[in-house]
Amino acid sequence: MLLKNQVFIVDGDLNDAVLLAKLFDVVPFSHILHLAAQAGVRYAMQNPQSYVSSNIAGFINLLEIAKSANPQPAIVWASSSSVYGLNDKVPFSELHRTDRPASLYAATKKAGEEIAHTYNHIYGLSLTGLRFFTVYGPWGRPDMAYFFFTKDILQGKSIDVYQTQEGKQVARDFTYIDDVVKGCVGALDTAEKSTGSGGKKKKPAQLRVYNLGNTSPVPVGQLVSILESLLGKKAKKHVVGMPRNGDVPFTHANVSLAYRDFGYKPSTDLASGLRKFVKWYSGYYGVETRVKKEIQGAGEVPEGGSA
Ligand SMILES: NC(=O)c1ccc[n+]([C@@H]2O[C@H](COP(=O)([O-])OP(=O)(O)OC[C@H]3O[C@@H](n4cnc5c(N)ncnc54)[C@H](O)[C@@H]3O)[C@@H](O)[C@H]2O)c1
Ligand SMILES: O=C(O)[C@H]1O[C@H](OP(=O)(O)OP(=O)(O)OC[C@H]2O[C@@H](n3ccc(=O)[nH]c3=O)[C@H](O)[C@@H]2O)[C@H](O)[C@@H](O)[C@@H]1O
Repeated sequence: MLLKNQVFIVDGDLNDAVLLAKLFDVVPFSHILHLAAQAGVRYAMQNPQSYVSSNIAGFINLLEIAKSANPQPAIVWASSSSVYGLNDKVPFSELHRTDRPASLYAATKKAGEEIAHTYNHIYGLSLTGLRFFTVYGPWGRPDMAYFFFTKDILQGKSIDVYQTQEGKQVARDFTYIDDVVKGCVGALDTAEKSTGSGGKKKKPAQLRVYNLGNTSPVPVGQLVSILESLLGKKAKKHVVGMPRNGDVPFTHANVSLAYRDFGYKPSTDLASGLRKFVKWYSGYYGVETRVKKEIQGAGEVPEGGSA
């Protein structure tokens, strides 16, 4: 039995239908926040099958179990800004085209949105897809640029900063983790109940898609300048043409739908968010940075403990 404030952790694969069924037997889930996926745009060229397995087969496995559950849970899940692909209208709105993915990762997330439509339509599952825009912060993903740029700058290694074939800077609507978490909670709080029971739809159910971005794109070159200042070290920067690797030249979110429906309002600019990241990074990896010196000077302790 779980006591108040306790968390029950089960480590397993989404494709393990037996394990998922056991979990649903034990817990009558009212809501599910589904974040598990094979993430990363560029790795999809190296290991395409892992995207199909986690983002398509694994998602269907979860939906299959959820649709037959009684009660059916409401599901909020992570889609991606990458579904906008070659869309060049800015800022990206949920009404814009998403049928031209630039990477297999994007194609699997777009497939997830279509699959969500099917389960909503046939079985009455309440489904909300959240299109996150380049999320960063403490405890982030080491394969993301802001993270490995930090490591490489500190180690004196060179970094590649992409520009478009036309020589324009590549930009991202970098979004701080705490803002995204608030968006996830808002989506969960406003998720309506599923309407089916035992695999049968009783009436139409809620189906939503929202952008969760920062609404303020920043060129990657500027991200590097901010990191240089926070780390107190110059980057060995090579500006190179963006390889044909699934990347898109820019992202920029319009978040008015998420604001209207659950008050989503990102409040962390890139410099403040990266400062928190560098503070965590310094503590976690035990490395010297300008931020660490500043906070030690002010009598604060770096977050994160040691690695
Ligand atoms: N970080 C971003 O910028 C970003 C942007 C857009 C969308 N997303 C999406 O947000 C979600 C979380 O991303 P993240 O950056 O925290 O990635 P992450 O890699 O840190 O977290 C994903 C987790 O899913 C787990 N996982 C993968 N396949 C699984 C499977 N078959 N069964 C069980 N677990 C599995 C991984 O082990 C990992 O712990 C993902 O769905 C990702 O596609 C992330
Ligand atoms: O928003 C999203 O949907 C996606 O955001 C990120 O993808 P991406 O924006 O490509 O994030 P990074 O890989 O961290 O790249 C950030 C920027 O740095 C650039 N970059 C990357 C690598 C590099 O060596 N040099 C470089 O300039 C990229 O072109 C991009 O503009 C996540 O990695 C994906 O999982 C997520 O789905």
